[in-house]
Amino acid sequence: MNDAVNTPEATAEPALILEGIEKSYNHGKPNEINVLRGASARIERGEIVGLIAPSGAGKSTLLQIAGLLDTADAGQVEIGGRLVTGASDRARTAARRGQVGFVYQFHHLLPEFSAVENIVLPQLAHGVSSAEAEARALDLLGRVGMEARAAHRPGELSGGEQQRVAFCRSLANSPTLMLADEPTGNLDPTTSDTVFDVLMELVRSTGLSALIATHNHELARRMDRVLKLEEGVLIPA
Ligand SMILES: Nc1ncnc2c1ncn2[C@@H]1O[C@H](COP(=O)(O)OP(=O)(O)OP(=O)(O)O)[C@@H](O)[C@H]1O
Repeated sequence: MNDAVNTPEATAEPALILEGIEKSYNHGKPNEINVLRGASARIERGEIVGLIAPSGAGKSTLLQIAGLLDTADAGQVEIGGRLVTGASDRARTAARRGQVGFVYQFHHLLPEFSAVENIVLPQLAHGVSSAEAEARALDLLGRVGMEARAAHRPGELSGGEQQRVAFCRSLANSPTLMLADEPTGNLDPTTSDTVFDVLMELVRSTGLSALIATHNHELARRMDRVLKLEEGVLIPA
Protein backbone atom coordinates (compact mmCIF):
# COMPACT_ATOMS: atom_id res chain seq x y z
CA MET A 1 0.00 0.00 0.00
CA ASN A 2 1.28 3.44 -0.95
CA ASP A 3 1.21 5.90 1.94
CA ALA A 4 2.39 8.91 -0.02
CA VAL A 5 -1.07 10.24 -0.89
CA ASN A 6 -1.33 12.73 1.91
CA THR A 7 1.27 12.58 4.59
CA PRO A 8 0.90 15.05 7.48
CA GLU A 9 3.93 17.07 8.52
CA ALA A 10 4.98 16.99 12.15
CA THR A 11 5.32 20.76 12.30
CA ALA A 12 2.13 21.54 10.38
CA GLU A 13 -0.59 23.83 11.70
CA PRO A 14 -3.73 22.21 13.11
CA ALA A 15 -6.05 20.86 10.41
CA LEU A 16 -9.01 22.76 11.85
CA ILE A 17 -9.61 25.39 14.50
CA LEU A 18 -13.13 26.50 15.38
CA GLU A 19 -13.17 29.43 17.76
CA GLY A 20 -16.37 30.67 19.42
CA ILE A 21 -18.70 29.71 16.59
CA GLU A 22 -22.22 31.11 16.94
CA LYS A 23 -25.15 30.43 14.64
CA SER A 24 -28.85 31.28 14.93
CA TYR A 25 -31.71 30.65 12.57
CA ASN A 26 -34.75 32.93 12.14
CA HIS A 27 -32.80 35.77 13.69
CA GLY A 28 -35.02 38.40 15.38
CA LYS A 29 -38.19 36.35 14.86
CA PRO A 30 -40.30 34.69 17.58
CA ASN A 31 -39.05 31.30 16.41
CA GLU A 32 -35.35 32.28 16.60
CA ILE A 33 -33.18 29.31 17.48
CA ASN A 34 -29.62 29.70 18.78
CA VAL A 35 -28.06 26.49 17.54
CA LEU A 36 -24.36 27.20 18.15
CA ARG A 37 -23.41 29.39 21.12
CA GLY A 38 -19.65 29.61 21.10
CA ALA A 39 -18.52 26.21 19.83
CA SER A 40 -14.73 25.79 19.81
CA ALA A 41 -12.49 22.88 18.79
CA ARG A 42 -9.00 22.19 17.52
CA ILE A 43 -8.14 19.17 15.38
CA GLU A 44 -4.47 18.37 14.89
CA ARG A 45 -3.04 16.90 11.69
CA GLY A 46 -3.65 13.19 11.51
CA GLU A 47 -6.21 13.25 14.32
CA ILE A 48 -9.61 11.55 13.99
CA VAL A 49 -12.24 13.19 16.16
CA GLY A 50 -15.78 11.95 16.70
CA LEU A 51 -18.74 14.29 17.03
CA ILE A 52 -21.80 13.11 18.88
CA ALA A 53 -24.94 15.11 19.50
CA PRO A 54 -28.63 14.51 20.08
CA SER A 55 -30.75 14.91 16.95
CA GLY A 56 -31.31 18.60 16.16
CA ALA A 57 -28.43 19.78 18.36
CA GLY A 58 -26.67 21.39 15.41
CA LYS A 59 -24.15 18.80 14.23
CA SER A 60 -24.86 19.33 10.52
CA THR A 61 -24.82 23.10 11.03
CA LEU A 62 -21.40 22.84 12.67
CA LEU A 63 -19.98 20.60 9.92
CA GLN A 64 -21.29 22.94 7.21
CA ILE A 65 -19.63 25.92 8.90
CA ALA A 66 -16.37 23.99 9.45
CA GLY A 67 -16.43 22.94 5.78
CA LEU A 68 -17.13 26.48 4.54
CA LEU A 69 -20.51 25.57 3.05
CA ASP A 70 -22.19 28.00 5.47
CA THR A 71 -21.06 31.03 7.45
CA ALA A 72 -21.19 31.59 11.21
CA ASP A 73 -22.80 34.66 12.81
CA ALA A 74 -19.72 35.02 15.00
CA GLY A 75 -16.46 33.19 15.64
CA GLN A 76 -13.57 32.08 13.47
CA VAL A 77 -12.70 29.11 11.29
CA GLU A 78 -9.09 28.26 10.49
CA ILE A 79 -8.27 25.44 8.07
CA GLY A 80 -4.68 24.24 7.82
CA GLY A 81 -3.46 27.35 9.64
CA ARG A 82 -5.30 29.77 7.35
CA LEU A 83 -8.02 32.00 8.74
CA VAL A 84 -10.94 31.65 6.34
CA THR A 85 -13.48 33.70 8.27
CA GLY A 86 -14.12 36.93 6.40
CA ALA A 87 -12.30 35.71 3.27
CA SER A 88 -13.93 36.35 -0.12
CA ASP A 89 -16.38 33.79 -1.53
CA ARG A 90 -13.76 32.88 -4.10
CA ALA A 91 -11.09 32.26 -1.47
CA ARG A 92 -13.53 30.24 0.64
CA THR A 93 -14.52 28.10 -2.34
CA ALA A 94 -10.87 27.52 -3.20
CA ALA A 95 -10.09 26.54 0.41
CA ARG A 96 -13.09 24.20 0.51
CA ARG A 97 -12.27 22.48 -2.79
CA GLY A 98 -8.58 22.21 -2.03
CA GLN A 99 -8.61 21.23 1.62
CA VAL A 100 -11.92 19.68 2.64
CA GLY A 101 -13.47 16.34 1.67
CA PHE A 102 -17.11 15.74 2.60
CA VAL A 103 -18.85 12.45 3.24
CA TYR A 104 -22.59 12.35 3.77
CA GLN A 105 -25.07 9.76 4.97
CA PHE A 106 -26.12 9.17 1.35
CA HIS A 107 -23.40 8.70 -1.25
CA HIS A 108 -24.57 11.20 -3.93
CA LEU A 109 -22.52 9.35 -6.57
CA LEU A 110 -23.32 10.13 -10.21
CA PRO A 111 -25.45 7.13 -11.32
CA GLU A 112 -24.42 7.17 -14.98
CA PHE A 113 -20.69 6.96 -14.25
CA SER A 114 -18.61 4.05 -12.99
CA ALA A 115 -16.98 3.95 -9.54
CA VAL A 116 -13.60 4.96 -10.94
CA GLU A 117 -15.13 7.73 -13.08
CA ASN A 118 -16.89 9.16 -10.03
CA ILE A 119 -13.46 9.62 -8.43
CA VAL A 120 -11.75 10.79 -11.63
CA LEU A 121 -14.24 13.55 -12.48
CA PRO A 122 -13.58 15.87 -9.49
CA GLN A 123 -9.86 15.63 -10.26
CA LEU A 124 -10.33 16.59 -13.92
CA ALA A 125 -12.32 19.62 -12.73
CA HIS A 126 -9.27 20.46 -10.63
CA GLY A 127 -6.92 20.36 -13.64
CA VAL A 128 -5.36 16.94 -13.03
CA SER A 129 -4.51 14.90 -16.17
CA SER A 130 -6.77 11.93 -16.88
CA ALA A 131 -3.91 9.41 -16.49
CA GLU A 132 -2.96 10.82 -13.10
CA ALA A 133 -6.59 11.05 -11.99
CA GLU A 134 -7.26 7.44 -12.93
CA ALA A 135 -4.13 6.23 -11.14
CA ARG A 136 -5.16 8.05 -7.98
CA ALA A 137 -8.76 6.81 -8.24
CA LEU A 138 -7.59 3.20 -8.57
CA ASP A 139 -5.17 3.63 -5.67
CA LEU A 140 -7.99 4.94 -3.47
CA LEU A 141 -10.37 2.16 -4.56
CA GLY A 142 -7.66 -0.36 -3.70
CA ARG A 143 -7.41 1.08 -0.20
CA VAL A 144 -11.09 0.34 0.44
CA GLY A 145 -11.01 -3.12 -1.20
CA MET A 146 -12.96 -2.01 -4.26
CA GLU A 147 -10.46 -2.41 -7.10
CA ALA A 148 -12.47 -5.28 -8.61
CA ARG A 149 -15.57 -3.05 -8.72
CA ALA A 150 -13.91 -0.04 -10.36
CA ALA A 151 -15.89 -0.33 -13.60
CA HIS A 152 -19.27 -0.83 -11.90
CA ARG A 153 -21.88 1.91 -11.77
CA PRO A 154 -23.38 2.84 -8.39
CA GLY A 155 -26.61 0.96 -9.22
CA GLU A 156 -24.57 -2.24 -9.56
CA LEU A 157 -23.02 -1.87 -6.10
CA SER A 158 -24.34 -2.62 -2.61
CA GLY A 159 -25.05 0.24 -0.19
CA GLY A 160 -21.80 -0.40 1.68
CA GLU A 161 -19.82 -0.54 -1.57
CA GLN A 162 -21.40 2.69 -2.79
CA GLN A 163 -20.38 4.37 0.45
CA ARG A 164 -16.79 3.09 0.06
CA VAL A 165 -16.66 4.73 -3.36
CA ALA A 166 -18.04 7.94 -1.84
CA PHE A 167 -15.22 7.89 0.74
CA CYS A 168 -12.69 7.64 -2.11
CA ARG A 169 -14.39 10.43 -4.03
CA SER A 170 -14.17 12.72 -0.99
CA LEU A 171 -10.39 12.22 -1.07
CA ALA A 172 -10.07 12.66 -4.85
CA ASN A 173 -8.45 16.08 -4.60
CA SER A 174 -6.14 15.24 -1.66
CA PRO A 175 -7.85 17.27 1.08
CA THR A 176 -6.21 17.69 4.47
CA LEU A 177 -9.48 17.43 6.37
CA MET A 178 -12.41 15.03 6.05
CA LEU A 179 -15.78 16.09 7.42
CA ALA A 180 -18.29 13.26 7.64
CA ASP A 181 -21.95 13.50 8.63
CA GLU A 182 -23.28 10.08 9.68
CA PRO A 183 -21.12 8.35 7.03
CA THR A 184 -22.57 4.89 7.68
CA GLY A 185 -25.95 6.03 8.99
CA ASN A 186 -27.99 4.53 6.13
CA LEU A 187 -26.45 1.05 6.40
CA ASP A 188 -27.61 -1.91 8.48
CA PRO A 189 -25.66 -2.32 11.76
CA THR A 190 -23.33 -5.11 10.55
CA THR A 191 -22.48 -3.41 7.27
CA SER A 192 -22.12 -0.09 9.07
CA ASP A 193 -19.58 -1.63 11.41
CA THR A 194 -17.44 -3.06 8.59
CA VAL A 195 -17.67 0.03 6.39
CA PHE A 196 -16.80 2.25 9.33
CA ASP A 197 -13.61 0.21 9.85
CA VAL A 198 -12.78 0.74 6.17
CA LEU A 199 -13.30 4.49 6.58
CA MET A 200 -11.05 4.63 9.65
CA GLU A 201 -8.32 2.65 7.86
CA LEU A 202 -8.59 4.92 4.80
CA VAL A 203 -8.28 8.06 6.91
CA ARG A 204 -5.35 6.64 8.87
CA SER A 205 -3.52 5.28 5.82
CA THR A 206 -3.73 8.64 4.05
CA GLY A 207 -2.70 10.63 7.14
CA LEU A 208 -5.84 12.74 6.97
CA SER A 209 -7.50 14.58 9.82
CA ALA A 210 -11.20 13.95 10.26
CA LEU A 211 -14.25 15.14 12.15
CA ILE A 212 -16.83 12.39 11.96
CA ALA A 213 -20.36 12.84 13.28
CA THR A 214 -22.21 9.76 14.39
CA HIS A 215 -25.16 8.85 16.61
CA ASN A 216 -23.41 5.56 17.33
CA HIS A 217 -21.37 5.75 20.54
CA GLU A 218 -19.66 2.42 19.81
CA LEU A 219 -18.31 3.80 16.52
CA ALA A 220 -17.34 7.08 18.18
CA ARG A 221 -15.16 5.18 20.65
CA ARG A 222 -12.94 3.95 17.78
CA MET A 223 -11.74 7.49 17.13
CA ASP A 224 -8.84 9.29 18.82
CA ARG A 225 -11.22 11.38 20.91
CA VAL A 226 -14.84 12.41 20.92
CA LEU A 227 -16.53 15.79 21.23
CA LYS A 228 -20.12 16.23 22.27
CA LEU A 229 -22.25 19.10 21.00
CA GLU A 230 -24.46 20.17 23.87
CA GLU A 231 -26.34 23.43 24.39
CA GLY A 232 -24.49 24.91 21.43
CA VAL A 233 -20.93 24.27 22.67
CA LEU A 234 -18.42 21.45 22.18
CA ILE A 235 -17.27 19.53 25.22
CA PRO A 236 -15.08 16.41 25.58
CA ALA A 237 -17.27 13.28 25.67
N1 LIG B 1 -32.06 26.68 7.41
C1 LIG B 1 -32.61 26.55 8.62
N2 LIG B 1 -33.59 27.38 9.03
C2 LIG B 1 -34.15 27.26 10.25
N3 LIG B 1 -33.80 26.33 11.17
C3 LIG B 1 -32.84 25.47 10.81
C4 LIG B 1 -32.18 25.53 9.53
N4 LIG B 1 -31.27 24.54 9.47
C5 LIG B 1 -31.31 23.89 10.66
N5 LIG B 1 -32.26 24.45 11.46
C6 LIG B 1 -32.57 24.04 12.84
O1 LIG B 1 -31.37 24.10 13.59
C7 LIG B 1 -31.29 22.98 14.48
C8 LIG B 1 -30.01 22.21 14.20
O2 LIG B 1 -30.11 21.60 12.92
P1 LIG B 1 -29.01 20.58 12.40
O3 LIG B 1 -29.47 20.04 11.09
O4 LIG B 1 -27.69 21.23 12.45
O5 LIG B 1 -29.08 19.46 13.53
P2 LIG B 1 -28.41 18.01 13.62
O6 LIG B 1 -27.77 17.95 14.95
O7 LIG B 1 -27.55 17.78 12.43
O8 LIG B 1 -29.67 17.07 13.56
P3 LIG B 1 -29.83 15.54 13.04
O9 LIG B 1 -28.90 14.72 13.87
O10 LIG B 1 -31.27 15.24 13.32
O11 LIG B 1 -29.49 15.55 11.58
C9 LIG B 1 -32.56 22.17 14.28
O12 LIG B 1 -33.48 22.55 15.29
C10 LIG B 1 -33.05 22.60 12.92
O13 LIG B 1 -34.45 22.52 12.84
